[in-house]
This record gives sequence, structure tokens and C-alpha cells, in this order.
Amino acid sequence: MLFVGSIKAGSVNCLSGFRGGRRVEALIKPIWSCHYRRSSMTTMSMNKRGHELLKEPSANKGTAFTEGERASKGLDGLLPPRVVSQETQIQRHIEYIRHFDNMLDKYVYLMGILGRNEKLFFQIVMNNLMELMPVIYTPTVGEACQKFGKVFGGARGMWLSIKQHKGKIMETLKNWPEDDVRVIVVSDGERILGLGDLGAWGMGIPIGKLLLYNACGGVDPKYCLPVVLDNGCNTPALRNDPQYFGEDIDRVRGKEYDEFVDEFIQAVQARWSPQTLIQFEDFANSNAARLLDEYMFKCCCFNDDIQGTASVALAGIFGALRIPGVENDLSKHRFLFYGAGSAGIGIADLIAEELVTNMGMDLTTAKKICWFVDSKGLIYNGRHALTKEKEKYAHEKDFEVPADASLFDVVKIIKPTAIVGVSTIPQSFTEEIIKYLTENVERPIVFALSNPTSKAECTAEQAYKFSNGKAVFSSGSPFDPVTLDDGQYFVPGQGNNAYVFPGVGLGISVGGCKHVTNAMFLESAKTLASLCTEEHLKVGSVYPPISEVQDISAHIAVATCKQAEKEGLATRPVPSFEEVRKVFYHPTY
Ligand SMILES: NC(=O)C1=CN([C@@H]2O[C@H](COP(=O)(O)OP(=O)(O)OC[C@H]3O[C@@H](n4cnc5c(N)ncnc54)[C@H](OP(=O)(O)O)[C@@H]3O)[C@@H](O)[C@H]2O)C=CC1
Ligand SMILES: CC(=O)C(=O)O
Ligand SMILES: [Mg+2]
Repeated sequence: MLFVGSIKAGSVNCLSGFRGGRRVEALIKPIWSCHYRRSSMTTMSMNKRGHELLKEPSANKGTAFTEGERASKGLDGLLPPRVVSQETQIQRHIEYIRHFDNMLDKYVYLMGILGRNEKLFFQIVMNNLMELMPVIYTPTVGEACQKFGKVFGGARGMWLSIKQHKGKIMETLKNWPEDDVRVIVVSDGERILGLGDLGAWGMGIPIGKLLLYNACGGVDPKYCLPVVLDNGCNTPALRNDPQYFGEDIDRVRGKEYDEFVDEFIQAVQARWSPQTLIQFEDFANSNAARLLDEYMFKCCCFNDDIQGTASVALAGIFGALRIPGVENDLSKHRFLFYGAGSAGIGIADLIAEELVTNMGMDLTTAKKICWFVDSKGLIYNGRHALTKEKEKYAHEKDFEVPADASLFDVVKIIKPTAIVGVSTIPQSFTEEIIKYLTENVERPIVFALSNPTSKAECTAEQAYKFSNGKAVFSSGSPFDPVTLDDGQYFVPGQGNNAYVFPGVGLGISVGGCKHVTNAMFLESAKTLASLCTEEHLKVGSVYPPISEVQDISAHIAVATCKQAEKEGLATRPVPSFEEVRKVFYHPTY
């Protein structure tokens, strides 16, 4: 740890200075040192005894409490006599989890452990990351959200209702027991994965994202807070469900909604810190980019669906460019996005930023390599129903597009080298589309990024089969490896922002950064791409394996800090990879 005891800790206010006195700060503060107030909750948990202690998930060890602990903490007789190791506990639970055929049952079982014994939960997940990430995250988290009221196992996170809490959010946030909150993932539940408006049941997503902060990004769960802003729900079937626990009102829009969000952001900054990171997640398109524009430089925030997704997709593209047969000059590609929402526009914006920043292109030309199809068809200059975001990619066209053109028709007109699915429309990358792409490009890029699996534009098997193994594929939700009849073997990469947001969030926190910028996501994309080796590319994966996500997150954290320093946004020195790795959350007892 970067700690020198002889200098009086606390003599420099970590929040106050960046530039002046930074080296001194580095000497007296370990990275991740508490620049906030001391956590009262943590102290309270440590002091618990007996039955109370067994009911405290952050401190409970169950049958692993040692004889000494049992004697000193009033646990004698409250546990069966034999002391077992955490390893034995893990073995027992993982064997049990493997007996469930159903992924949702696995989710519910695991969440039960989380509610009883946090460290055990995380150790189980971290030891079995490849197997359990699809349980705690996509695709299962989608189904968990759809049934959240039925599988909800207890209090986790905060539910802020526009009806009950508007005007008193600060007062409400005081009910959260931790005085040191560093990362908040917030959703209003209106666009939960590709599953639509799930209202307050969308809470599964902030919870799931933060579990990845802990398991993949090394952030201690005590610093994390999942939040749902409940401003109503426009899914009648959900509201009519007796188990639905959100507000039974139509979504509030306009000024009242904006005031609600604004009050939340200001309250977070006042209750915790201006550097508390706020990650916007799964807001509908009508609010996502708007809120990001509004708050990017008013607080420490980012929108994961826009920026995190852009970063992971660009990293995958960088990987693809290294595959023999794929055009290796980014500027010579022609991208066709199916879906022109938060994710699609975010990815195109970052591609354009790369072309401008690092390849010397002008922005107008850079944008021209990206074409979009939304629910109304191809986007072009003069088309009706264009938002401000879509207008950026509404190019002049010198061809006719029939009003009822299918995606295949558009593919034949645009002749893309890469298609990116962010549409929520399953099976839309059909056999004829993939075959056509393969006939026109040696190795087409086919990214089916919509989540969960049921919404993927095509499966990995379809992409490889229809292209005779030529497609360079990745998907938002995981697919198993594929072996084609002729023996070609592929390990599809998972193009999911989970590769990026835990590392960026960790970097922001470790660096004490004031704001989050697009350049940080560009650097993250490069960092992630640099970790994808020839060995991964050979089997078709444009990403390193998710099993390496902790190291990946630490590398991304360092890259984020470096970029923050460059932009004058860091308040602490850039840590090394080893320093970041050292402060990772370790859920061993
Ligand atoms: N892999 C990853 O890491 C990530 C994946 N995603 C996934 O991407 C998908 C989209 O997310 P996001 O962009 O945030 O969602 P948005 O709601 O912002 O955008 C969805 C887009 O799809 C378009 N669309 C909807 N129906 C059709 C249709 N029938 N034909 C053509 N286009 C259609 C919409 O058109 P219109 O504009 O006309 O309404 C809109 O442009 C989701 O499934 C989400 O889970 C999102 C973030 C990260
Ligand atoms: C992965 C993600 O953020 C999404 O599908 O919304
Ligand atoms: Mg999302």
C-alpha cells in the first residue's frame, strides 16, 4: 500500500486539491483511501454479535466462524459444531447450484446466498465466473427483472418514487446506512435490456451491474448503491400484476421528471460526494442521451448503454481489424447499424471519434462510414422522424429506397462490411443477409449485440454456419463455442459493456476523477483490444476471455486514470496496474 505512517494522515484534504500537493497526497493516502466520511455501517457490522451477526450479510461467515470467533462473538450454540472452511462452503453451494436445470432458479438461489453471506456469494461467483456470469447477469438477469416481484428476496438498494420522495430525496438518501458511497448504478426501468418498460422491477439491472463492479471490477460492495427512480411504468400487464411493487401510475414526463432526476443527482452529491460516480443504465432512448448531455460535466457520471457499449464494441472492431481477411483500415469500412438508439449512436460516435482523433479524418467524413436503420427504415437526409441524434447520421443518398424496404433490401443497397445489431429484434440477421455479406466481403463483421439472448439478431451458430465460418461474430449475451460440420471451431466473444464499465468505474474512483469523458472510453477500448491476443483471434474471439475480466478491469482502470490526468480531471496520481490490483475487493474470510 502507498502508505507512509510518519506523515500525519488527514493533513491534506483529498477532495480539495488536484495538481498542488498531489505527491504529498499520494504519500499519506493509500489509493482508494477514504476521501469520504467513515462508514458507519461497516463499523456497526463489525460490532455485531450472536444472532445479529449471523443476520448481517456483510459480516456473516455461517459455519465458517472459527472456534475463537464463536466464543468471542456470542455464537456458541447458534451454529452446528463443526467449523468448515470457506472452500468447503463454496463446494457445497456450487454443487447445489449445478443441480438446477433452470437459470432463474440458480439466480434465486445465488441471491439467497448474497442476502445471507456476501463474501461467500462473491467468492462462489469469482471462483466460477464463466459459469455464473450468465446467471447473475445477462441473459438470466433479464428474466429476473421480468419476474422481479416474484423472485425478490429482500431489501437491496434504494427505491425512489416520484410520488413519495420528490422534494425530499436528500432526506430519503439519509436512510441508506453507508456514509461512503462511491458508485451508484441508477435506472428508471424504462428500457430494461431489450425487454422494454419493466418499471420498478428493473431494479435487477442496477443490482446486477453492481455485482459485476464487485466481482469483476474489485470494488467493495459496501461502496455501491443500486437505485431505481420510479416515475411510473407504461406496461399495463406489469401494473396489473398483484406482485408488481412499483408506482401504479403512467410514466411522468417532462419538467416534473427532469426535476426528479436533477434532485436525485444533487442529493447524491450532497449526501456523499461530488465524486460519487453515477452510472445511468437502461434509460429509454428519449432520456438517455439527453440526461448524459445535461450531466456529463455537472457531476461524475456516464451512460453505460451509450458510452460503455461504444467502448466494448469499438474494442471488438479493433480486434476484428487484426483478423486476416478483414479490411484492416477502419476508415475503409462501411457500418450498417440495425437500431439507432442509445447503443447504436453511441458506438458510431466513438468510431467517429477514433477516426478524427487518431486517424486525422474530419468529423463529417468520419460519420459517413456509419449508416443506420431504425424502426422506420433506413435513415438518410430528409427522412421523416429524425431525432437530433439520428440527424448526425442522416447522410445524403444517391439511391432510391422503397418505403417498405426490408433490412435485406437495405443491406443490398448499402453493401456494408460490418453489421451491428442493437435493435432488440431477434433473428433479424437472416441467412440471406449473412450469405449476401459473405459474398461481397471476404470476412464480414457481424455483431449481434441486443440482449438478452432471446433478442439477439442472430446466434453465433447461425452467423458461422450461414457464412461458412467467415463472419467475425460477437454478441451481447454469451453463446457457447461452435464447431461447424467441416470441423472449424469458434469461440464467440461477448461484446458486452461488462468488459468496460467495472474498470472505468474503478478508475474513476481510484483516480478521484471529477467527470467521465468519451476519451476515457476510447482509451478503454484500446486497452481492452490490446489484451485480445492472436490466440483469441484465431478462434474468432475479438475479446480476451471473460475469465480474465479482473485483470482487464485493472488495466482499464489505469488507462482511465491516465486519460483523466491528461484531461486535468484526476485528483490523485495515476496508479500502476499492481497498485490497482492490490486494492481489489477480496471476499475471503
Ligand atoms: N451488448 C451490450 O453491451 C449492450 C447491448 N444493448 C442492447 O442493445 C439493444 C438496444 O439498446 P438501446 O440502443 O439502448 O435501445 P434504444 O431503445 O435506445 O434503441 C433501440 C433501437 O432499435 C430500433 N428498433 C426497434 N424496433 C425496430 C425494428 N423493428 N426495426 C428496426 N429498428 C428497430 C429503435 O428504432 P426507433 O428509434 O425508430 O424507435 C431504436 O433505434 C437492447 O437489446 C440492449 O439490451 C444495449 C447496451 C449494451
Ligand atoms: C448490456 C447492457 O447494458 C444492456 O443490454 O442494456
Ligand atoms: Mg444497459
